[in-house]
Order: sequence, then structure tokens, then C-alpha cells
Amino acid sequence: MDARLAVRARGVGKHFGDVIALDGVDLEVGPGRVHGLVGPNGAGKTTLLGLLLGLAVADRGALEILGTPVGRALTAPDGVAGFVDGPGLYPSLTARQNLAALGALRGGRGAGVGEALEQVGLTEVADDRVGGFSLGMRQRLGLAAALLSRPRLLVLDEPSNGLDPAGKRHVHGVLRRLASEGTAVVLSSHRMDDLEALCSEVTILHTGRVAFSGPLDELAARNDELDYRLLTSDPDRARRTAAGTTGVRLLPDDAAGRLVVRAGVPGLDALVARLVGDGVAVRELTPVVSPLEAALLTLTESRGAEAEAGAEAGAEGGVR
Ligand SMILES: Nc1ncnc2c1ncn2[C@@H]1O[C@H](COP(=O)(O)OP(=O)(O)OP(=O)(O)O)[C@@H](O)[C@H]1O
Repeated sequence: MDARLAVRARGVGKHFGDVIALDGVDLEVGPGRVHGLVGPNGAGKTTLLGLLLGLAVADRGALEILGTPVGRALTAPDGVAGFVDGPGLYPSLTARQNLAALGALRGGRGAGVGEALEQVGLTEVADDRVGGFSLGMRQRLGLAAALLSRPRLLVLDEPSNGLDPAGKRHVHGVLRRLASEGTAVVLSSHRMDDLEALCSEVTILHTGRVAFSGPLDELAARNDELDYRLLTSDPDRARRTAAGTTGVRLLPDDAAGRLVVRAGVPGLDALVARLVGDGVAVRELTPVVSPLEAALLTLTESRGAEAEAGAEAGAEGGVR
């Protein structure tokens, strides 16, 4: 057992009837890390987060939370807080009353309620009823509720859902500060920009299995080629130059008529050098999708193709 880890999962499996939600999942999250869970709908992210929160138990495998093995009983492990499927709140109570009630349920005396509200940027609406809150405000209040217990492991299912830019800034700021103080954060999101801004590591789940787990840089380095949008002072000339540069493939223009090329770093370097040498100014060169999104698409599409091939082989086998 590695006591330094906030989460250590080995071969964790969970099924619901015939549906295999998690299949041999390994996961390690150290203290002070922000770890993102990504994957297509139904990949198993919420199920895994639910296991970390003690809302469900695994069918097989071993799970340790904050150095303590999780048993078969449904109990929230000490030092863990968070929510899945949106935070549970009382709509008829105000934000402040909600936090005070939750604090009381956990044996506290309402200490830290004002501070938690302030941290998530809800001080001004602290005395408004939660029934009138937007999705983003509920999410922020859910985070404030989790902060009350000063968790060492914070587990959040799509915490950026419904957040406006100011709300997102607050939430990102809170999560970064918690991580800098040693709290481990595990969160799921379909927003690659959020994950890239926040996470040190990611785990990509696909049909309940881990397709990748590790540092974001390592994932980005796996992309041999990416698609880039290229804005120059002379689009026609840039198009001709791109078509004639080794390691660069010209793709159809994007919806706004901008040039799109597919290239690895060496091809891209050669293209930019040639353009600048020809007196063509490069005004913008940006990946069409982020490295994380590109890796996610590649991994999940190739896994999907493998699964389909396997199913076809199985079907053929059945008629023989
Ligand atoms: N309580 C349940 N009963 C039956 N099936 C369930 C239950 N919870 C999850 N599942 C199934 O388990 C699989 C994984 O679901 P899960 O909610 O963990 O995926 P997810 O990655 O969080 O998806 P999303 O991105 O859509 O939130 C899905 O096939 C889902 O239908």
C-alpha cells in the first residue's frame, strides 16, 4: 500500500445487470494533484466517481482511499467530499441555510459557511432561496458544501457544467488553491479546455476501460500529427506552399474559408520557415482541436473500431 496516494484503484470492476460500467480500472492520484476523467457518454466516469465517494461499492478489484482500503459497506470514506449527478440541495432553503444544515448533519456548528460561500463567489446571493438558483449557481454551492469538511480528496462530476466565465474563474481558482494545499481533486468533464487548464494528469475511459492514464504532456506527445488552422497575409500562396511542403497535408478549408493543414511538428516548422522566407506573414497558427481532444478522439475511435471488428468476427464465428 502506498500511503501517499489519495486514490489507488487496481482492477476495479462494476456492473449494473448486464451492463459492464467499469472493467479492470486502475487509477492512482497523488495528494495535491488535479486528475481529470474523460471519455464519451456512458464510459464509466460517474460510476468511478461514485465509488470514490462511497455511493456504491465495486464488484471486484481493490480500492484504497487516502491510504485506507474501501470495504464492501456503503460508507463515505473519511476526508472525502464532492458530488455526482449534481449536488443534493434543499430548494426551499437559502444558500447559507443549506450549508449550515449540511454542516450540522456532519456534526459541525456552521463554522466556515461564510468563507465557503465567499470562495465560490456566492456571498451576494447567500440569503436567496436555492430553488431560484441557476445550474451554475447550484454547482458552485455544491462545491462550497464540499469545502465545508476541508476534504483531502475532492470528487466532482462535471463541476464546470453551467458555469459562466466568472463562475468558472472562481471554481478553477478554488480547485487550484486546494491542490496547492495538498488536496487531491478528481473531476470529470467533457470540456477539454477546462481539463487542460486544471489537470496535471488525465485518465481516459472508454466502455469502462482505461484507454490512457498519465500526465497531459505524455498524452499530447502521442499525437504525431494535429490539424492546424493557418491565417496568413497571402492565403493562395500559403495554400500552394503547404501543398508543396513535405510532411504537411492540405485539408479542406474550415467554415470561415481559412486554410487547414495536418502536420507533425517538423512539417509545421518547415512550412512556417518557407512562408516567412517567401515574405508571407503568419498571423495565426492554432490547433483545430486541442491535443487532449485529438488524443481522446483517436483513442476512442480506434477502440470503437476494434470493438466493432471484434463484434463482426464474433458474428461471423456464430454462423459458421
Ligand atoms: N444505476 C445504474 N443502473 C443501470 N445502469 C447504469 C447505472 N449507472 C450507470 N449505468 C450504466 O453504466 C455505464 C456507465 O455509466 P456512467 O454514468 O458511469 O458513464 P459516464 O461516463 O459518467 O457518462 P456521461 O458522460 O454520459 O455522464 C452506462 O452504460 C450506464 O448506462
